[in-house]
Amino acid sequence: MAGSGNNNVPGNLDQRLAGLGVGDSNDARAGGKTGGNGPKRYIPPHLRGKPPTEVVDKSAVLERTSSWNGDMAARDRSRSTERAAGGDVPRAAAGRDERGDTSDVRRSGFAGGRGDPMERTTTWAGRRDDGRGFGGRGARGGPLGLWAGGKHVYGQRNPRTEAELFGTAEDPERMHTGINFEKYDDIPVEASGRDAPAPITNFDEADLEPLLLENIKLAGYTVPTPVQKSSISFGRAGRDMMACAQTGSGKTGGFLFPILNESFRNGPAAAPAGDGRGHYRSRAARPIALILSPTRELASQINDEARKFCYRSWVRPCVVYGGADIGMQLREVERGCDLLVATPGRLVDLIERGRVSLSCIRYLVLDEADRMLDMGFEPQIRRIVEKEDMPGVEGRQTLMFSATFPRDIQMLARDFLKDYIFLSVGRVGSTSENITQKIEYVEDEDKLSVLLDILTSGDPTRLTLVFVETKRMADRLSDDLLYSQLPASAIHGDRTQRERERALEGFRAGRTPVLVATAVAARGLDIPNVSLVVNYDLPNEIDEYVHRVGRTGRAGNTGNAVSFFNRGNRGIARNLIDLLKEANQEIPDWLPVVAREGSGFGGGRGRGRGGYSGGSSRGGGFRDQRSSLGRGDRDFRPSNGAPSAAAHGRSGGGGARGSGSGHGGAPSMPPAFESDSRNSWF
Ligand SMILES: Nc1ncnc2c1ncn2[C@@H]1O[C@H](COP(=O)(O)OP(=O)(O)OP(=O)(O)O)[C@@H](O)[C@H]1O
Repeated sequence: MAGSGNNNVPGNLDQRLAGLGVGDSNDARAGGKTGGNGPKRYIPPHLRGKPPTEVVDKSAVLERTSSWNGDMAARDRSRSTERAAGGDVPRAAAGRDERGDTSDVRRSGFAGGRGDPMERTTTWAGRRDDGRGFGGRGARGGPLGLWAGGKHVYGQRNPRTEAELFGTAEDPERMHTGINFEKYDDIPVEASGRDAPAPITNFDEADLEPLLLENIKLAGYTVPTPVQKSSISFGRAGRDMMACAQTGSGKTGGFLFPILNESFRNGPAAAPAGDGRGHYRSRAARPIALILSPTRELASQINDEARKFCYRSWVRPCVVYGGADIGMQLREVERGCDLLVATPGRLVDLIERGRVSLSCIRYLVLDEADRMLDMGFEPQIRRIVEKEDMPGVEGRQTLMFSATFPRDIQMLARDFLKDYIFLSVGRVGSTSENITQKIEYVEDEDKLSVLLDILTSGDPTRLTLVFVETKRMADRLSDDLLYSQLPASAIHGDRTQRERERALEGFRAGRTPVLVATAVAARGLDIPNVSLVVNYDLPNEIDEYVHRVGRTGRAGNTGNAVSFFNRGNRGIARNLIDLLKEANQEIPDWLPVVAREGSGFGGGRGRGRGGYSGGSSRGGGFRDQRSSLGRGDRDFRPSNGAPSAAAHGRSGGGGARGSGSGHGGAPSMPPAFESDSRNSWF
């Protein structure tokens, strides 16, 4: 508590809070429980001096906030239903609600139906057997091209569809590259594997299919990112790839470009004669490319990207994921599906219904493979890849993307990839230097007040993503922020798809510039202009941290991340120090002290799955790769048989820029006495 002698709160934090003019409050913190006059509510700076009702009148606030995007009001209603039902609403009830209104899903493109409405109403007249070849008119990529007579016939350009797919230069929801985009070229790239082909240098001279090049330009891409440079050339050489690259550095294009380049060049695959399923599969869609993704939002986002680059081509992208109306997804798939983006569970469902056959798959992508395993998808993934009708490893090209490469991912790679190239852009699992990362010592009971200070100290319209550990906390915190008149919404796994979608939409559009999220939003989500990520609760896993902060500082833009740390987070301290050092970030003096405490308590390097044990002691002969890429303790490639490494980019690295005393800091310095001369947060 402020001034109450809590030794764990840095003194300067007290000063900061005291300097904020709390007014009549003796206790500057939210829910202050001490102080001579009893509990006092923390009053954020923007509400100080206003009548107290402004702060506490929940209904008034809710009414106001409902006009931000209806999100809170909707949630409040659903909570009353929950309460009336005596607690937890059965999932089926939530599902009914979600399935009951499909118009929203369609409108926002979550089911892939974002195309020109005129085209959406066009009757689909059968595309495979109409004598016109493959392709035709359709909604998902705008006007579709054809594959006819062994040739790729492009669809007509359509300005309306282009504006919808690619946005306009002024569109705030369009990602623009940032000042540091060119610095991606300074990141060391390593490709290990037999005869790894040289990367391309730019889009224009890469002999890309003309339509793909046109679409890349419409998307506003002028220079390929390192992962794209390599993957395009690997794709052309027909090589399998396992890739790790920093957040926001263009991995989606990294798998879409090689797949589409080859597909545009070679046309569709003929269905294998008598694929053994006979009539049962006669209605099945037979995509040539399958992209597996862990979450609905990520699948949907990949589909949106695919729609851009498939524009006017014969390739029809399609997306399926759980939690949404399966009937509509079935209809979409039936209308044609050449590139399928799917979450594993829903795909298994469609396969079981005989509506998707994998017999024509030529390209398989596993995006965020480590996350899919964390989420328990391995049985479904193995079934999809090994036990259905997908061509074996020799008959397809497989690309895997993963933040880490521990044993279980290696097993998948061993089984799913052939003679593959391991591509790493920067050290495996590192964060981008485009993100300024700060670690603040904040006790749990002080978190809300510090968050309010942060949110009210900067531009109120900036997009801020706040990560918490639990779904309940996400709801509670977004409510707290709403009470303080900060437009906030929440996204987590217990919210219906429609609510999740709404929350994301409101956030993207800036109507609710604060989004409180659980890990569900940590991976892959690409939202332009997120300028601040707050780890209200730090995760236990360092990889999760990397993905969370990676929601800002994307495509060469700069971003900020602040993490609230206290002794409950000791387990992540060492990995955090390594990470901060490597990304040239400041390391608070107290962090190494706490990290040492952590190791005393058996905390330290807990990595959950796989764990790190420093190399050979793991029996499997995993090596702690320390190369030009810097520290490699999250790169678990086998030491035996590891192919020779070929540097693909400039080597570099550099030490920590921060003042951090690092591991050698004064051991007696307790966290409570962190020195900090900063006047403002960001
Ligand atoms: N060559 C490029 N030129 C300009 N912008 C690009 C380029 N490649 C990707 N982008 C943009 O950069 C942003 C990040 O790309 P993407 O989402 O593919 O990153 P990622 O590496 O998959 O990130 P994450 O690890 O978080 O999933 C996107 O908005 C994308 O449109």
